Amino acid sequence: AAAPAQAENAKPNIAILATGGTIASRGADSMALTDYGSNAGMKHLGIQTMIDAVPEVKKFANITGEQVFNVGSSKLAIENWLILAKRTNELLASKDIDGVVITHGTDTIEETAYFLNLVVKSDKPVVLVGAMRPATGLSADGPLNLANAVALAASSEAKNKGVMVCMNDQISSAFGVMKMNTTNAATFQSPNTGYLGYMQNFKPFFVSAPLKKHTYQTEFDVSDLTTLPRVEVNFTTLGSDGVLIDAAVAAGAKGIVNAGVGHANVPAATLKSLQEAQKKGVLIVVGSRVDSGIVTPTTMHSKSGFVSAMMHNAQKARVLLMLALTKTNNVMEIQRIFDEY
Ligand SMILES: NC(=O)C[C@H](N)C(=O)O
Repeated sequence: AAAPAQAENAKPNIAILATGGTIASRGADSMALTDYGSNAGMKHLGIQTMIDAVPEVKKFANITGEQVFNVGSSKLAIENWLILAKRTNELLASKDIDGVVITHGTDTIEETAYFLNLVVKSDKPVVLVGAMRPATGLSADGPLNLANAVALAASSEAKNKGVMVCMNDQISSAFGVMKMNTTNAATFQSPNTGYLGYMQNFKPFFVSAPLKKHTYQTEFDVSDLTTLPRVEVNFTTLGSDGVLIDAAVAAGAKGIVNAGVGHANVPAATLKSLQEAQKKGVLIVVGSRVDSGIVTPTTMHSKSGFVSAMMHNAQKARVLLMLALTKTNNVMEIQRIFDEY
């Protein structure tokens, strides 16, 4: 009996933290591909059921499963992030854990991945995974995605790559990844960076590695926090004004990310509201509603004391600004943070 026991021990130990999402969802029948989960009044699957449905994961690792939450990712809140980050850090600090897989709804997976990418204090693999079709749907993508995510987290090559999203045989960085299609299984793309790599036969084939600071390299620490500073996003359109910016300031926002048009351009009325907010001490980050490209500082940005979003889309700029505001209110310091992360 000694030999098999040793072989078991030789496998890495991977903890799966389950938070809900389509990967844990059921529909009324196999053809329910958009009406499922809590929207259809169906209860989510628990983590043990998900693991039992994919016994292949045990080929790559010794698995433990924990149900942290069980909701669609549109229902998650900042408090959920803090709980998830603390638990992930606790697990990774243990010599008995080699990596963490987090099952998550895809709607906000890019935000959670980027948040964890900035606050996890370890070089061990952290892989987020979801599904675009419910577990009951024809060609459900959850089981293969879960097996690939565990195989990736169990791989020594996945170390020191920052937090990753692994779905549809593609490995994405938390920094680059964006949901680009409402329903398609190939929804995750990284228009600015491309993929980190690909999964084939349950092995990672990396083609690049992140150069932006991540995980143990960052200056952010949420271990003692119970909330984050409020940051709102304003979406700019032709002829829009600053009414939602004024409302955000009135609601107590400490920061505003403005998703401008093109290279962060805004209507005159929006600019006025942003400048007024800035005078009241609200930190303004100017980004774009466009999915790819860089917003670099312009004369208007610097004159107004705005921070340029650089390569961050509006939702990721919000994550970074919330964390930046836990450290400083200084515009130059926050611009440095937007350059480095
Ligand atoms: N595909 C998904 O996971 C979508 C789901 N509504 C979510 O929890 O984000």
